[in-house]
Amino acid sequence: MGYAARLRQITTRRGNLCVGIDPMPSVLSAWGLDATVEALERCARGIVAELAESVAVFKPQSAFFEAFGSAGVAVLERVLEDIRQAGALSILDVKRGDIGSSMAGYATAYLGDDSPLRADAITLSPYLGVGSLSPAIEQAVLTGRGIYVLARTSNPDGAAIQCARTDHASVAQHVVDAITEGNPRWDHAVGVVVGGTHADLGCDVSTFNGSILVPGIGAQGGTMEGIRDVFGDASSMVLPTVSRDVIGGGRDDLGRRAELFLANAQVAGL
Ligand SMILES: O=C(O)c1cc(=O)[nH]c(=O)n1[C@@H]1O[C@H](COP(=O)(O)O)[C@@H](O)[C@H]1O
Repeated sequence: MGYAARLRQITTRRGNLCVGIDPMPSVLSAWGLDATVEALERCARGIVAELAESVAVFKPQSAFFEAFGSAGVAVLERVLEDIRQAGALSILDVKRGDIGSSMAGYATAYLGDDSPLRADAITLSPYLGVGSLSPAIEQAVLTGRGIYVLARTSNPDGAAIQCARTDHASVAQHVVDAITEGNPRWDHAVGVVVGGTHADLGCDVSTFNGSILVPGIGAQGGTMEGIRDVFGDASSMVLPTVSRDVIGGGRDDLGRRAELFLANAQVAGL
């Protein structure tokens, strides 16, 4: 089964929410933990254990695991395995981008059936050209996995590049259009990342034909209702993702916070 169908199946069953696993020092501290690799493991695997049956998608942020070197990456491998065991989907947030031959290496690392770091989807950056992402896209389609390509990121700094205009459209629009055009060949396995923090997206996603990962909810100021207002008809393609506002209150408050965001997403019609 392809990524688009797998995503639809699990979100239909568990609700439309991705919980980000960003075990940064402030989050570890809220969990009463020090910034050690043992604490990283308790927090990251604790998030999955606590939400294993209620959350459809988890998005581990690779940076916070890499910060501990090989021991942290080994924790990430175990977190990805926990997510598989929970029957949920994983989006590994690595935001990679490189020339084709190196991208093929990343594709093997994150999207290969036998790789210890395999995830159900990964995030990629298109600034070496959308075409440079082909090895990863092909590997994803082949193995029933997915890709999310940055189009309009949630942070204010993104606008200078992503909203810059080329011949007739913004850079973000070029990314959205290139993927819209390719998706029928790619089993609709390629999504885009569009932040939920903007009143004006700077690109039109109304005819986009894949999943739209929307970060920036909660800690960065975005809301579920705001997504519906800004994304309009494309809201049905949105997968909202929240990290700090779900995981940043310690283990005891995890379930309540996740439920709240799940309910808000439902009320907003996402
Ligand atoms: O690709 C992402 O997930 C992403 C794209 C983007 O435009 N903005 C953004 O915040 N993210 C990631 O989403 C997470 C947001 O975390 P919170 O702000 O705590 O919900 C972080 O891991 C970011 O790296």
